[in-house]
Amino acid sequence: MRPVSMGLPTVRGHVEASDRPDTPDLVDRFGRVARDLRVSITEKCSLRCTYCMPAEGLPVIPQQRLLSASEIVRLVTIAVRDLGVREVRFTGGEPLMRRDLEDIIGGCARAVPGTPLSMTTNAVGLEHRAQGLVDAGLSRVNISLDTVDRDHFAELTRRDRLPAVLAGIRAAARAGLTPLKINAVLMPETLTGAVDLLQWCLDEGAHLRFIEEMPLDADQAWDRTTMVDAQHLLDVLGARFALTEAGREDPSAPAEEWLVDGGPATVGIIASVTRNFCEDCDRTRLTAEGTVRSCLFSDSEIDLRDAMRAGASDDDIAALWRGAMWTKWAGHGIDADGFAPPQRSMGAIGG
Ligand SMILES: Nc1nc2c(ncn2[C@@H]2O[C@H](COP(=O)(O)OP(=O)(O)OP(=O)(O)O)[C@@H](O)[C@H]2O)c(=O)[nH]1
Ligand SMILES: C[S@@+](CC[C@H](N)C(=O)[O-])C[C@H]1O[C@@H](n2cnc3c(N)ncnc32)[C@H](O)[C@@H]1O
Ligand code: SF4
Ligand code: SF4
Repeated sequence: MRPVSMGLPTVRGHVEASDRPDTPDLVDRFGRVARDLRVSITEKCSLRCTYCMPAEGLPVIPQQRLLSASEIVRLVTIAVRDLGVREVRFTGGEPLMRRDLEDIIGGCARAVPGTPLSMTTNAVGLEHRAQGLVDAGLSRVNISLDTVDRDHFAELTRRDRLPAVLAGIRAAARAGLTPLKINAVLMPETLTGAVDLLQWCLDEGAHLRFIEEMPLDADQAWDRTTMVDAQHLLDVLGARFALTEAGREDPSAPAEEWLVDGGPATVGIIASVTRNFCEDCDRTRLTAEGTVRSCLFSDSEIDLRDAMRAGASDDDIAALWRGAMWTKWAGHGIDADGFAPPQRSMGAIGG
């Protein structure tokens, strides 16, 4: 098993900062512009999905090393006002584990009015917070759900919390957090329940996307040779539903859509490994400790938290962020010779 490191990864290689064009936006060397900010706000989680977390959870980040609500609001403000970011996603770990989530959302909604604020969540506890989060300014949620079979759910997440998740999904729909997207990670075990899960989502009016598993699990059990790919899923779903290719919502959207039984409902497939979308990537990330991470797979991070705490101005922070994104890699390189998974697992990066 790979040791779980929460420390700051090292910088690999050298990139000339002087080659960067003089633009306020978050451009990189491959002509991409990051407009979609994903902010991890905690490493804690109520579940222990086998494809993400170790059974014992991630090492706890001491409170003083986590970004505070006001620091998050400040960084989101800089991203939107000065760096061209157009939408903000809160993630983790599990964002609902933060008691001040409503303050974070509310603060951002006031600071950057009109910017869509969404959350990726496992929905445990959402039943009681969905309306409050909408009132604070949350626009949308994506919810992780790999199976609607309770025993299988308990096995996959190492927690018997399926009823809480389903209650959370329904509360989100009632609170108007739509379109409601459901994320399911593809594994040999989830293929068995894929038809039932899709039928459940169709019945509930939720939009299901299946995701190819990436080598970002803390246990480092991911294996390219046994990974379930998009084509395998299409074969399984195709035996029960008529699927017609419908393309992507926009070029940088990770999911390719398929009409189910002629539509209008669709099912999405995020083929992060076999049909990756790195060429059109528009993402920039902040970890819960306030480092900029330009790519899920790049261990090179730039620390904004300590800069802020040392008195850096908004302009200084913006310059550090631009520099971090300029060094972004072309893509994840999973299929390249010598590929090594990053030091942080998905829950520690912010998926
Ligand atoms: N390769 C890659 N995969 C990502 C990235 N961000 C998210 N994913 C994968 O895509 C899945 C869905 O991510 P979500 O957080 O629901 O967000 P999204 O699908 O990008 O967002 P919307 O469709 O705009 O709601 C995650 O579970 C990850 O497996 C990324 O930057 N790179
Ligand atoms: C890390 S979680 C954080 C947010 C929240 N706890 C949740 O589960 O939605 C974000 C997303 O990452 C996905 N994810 C986690 N590990 C993954 C892996 N190894 N490969 C692909 N997606 C993964 C999850 O399915 C989820 O949709
Ligand atoms: S995928 Fe989300 S819910 Fe599952 S362990 Fe990772 S952070 Fe927690
Ligand atoms: S792997 Fe990196 S470059 Fe590819 S889509 Fe994800 S964040 Fe973007």
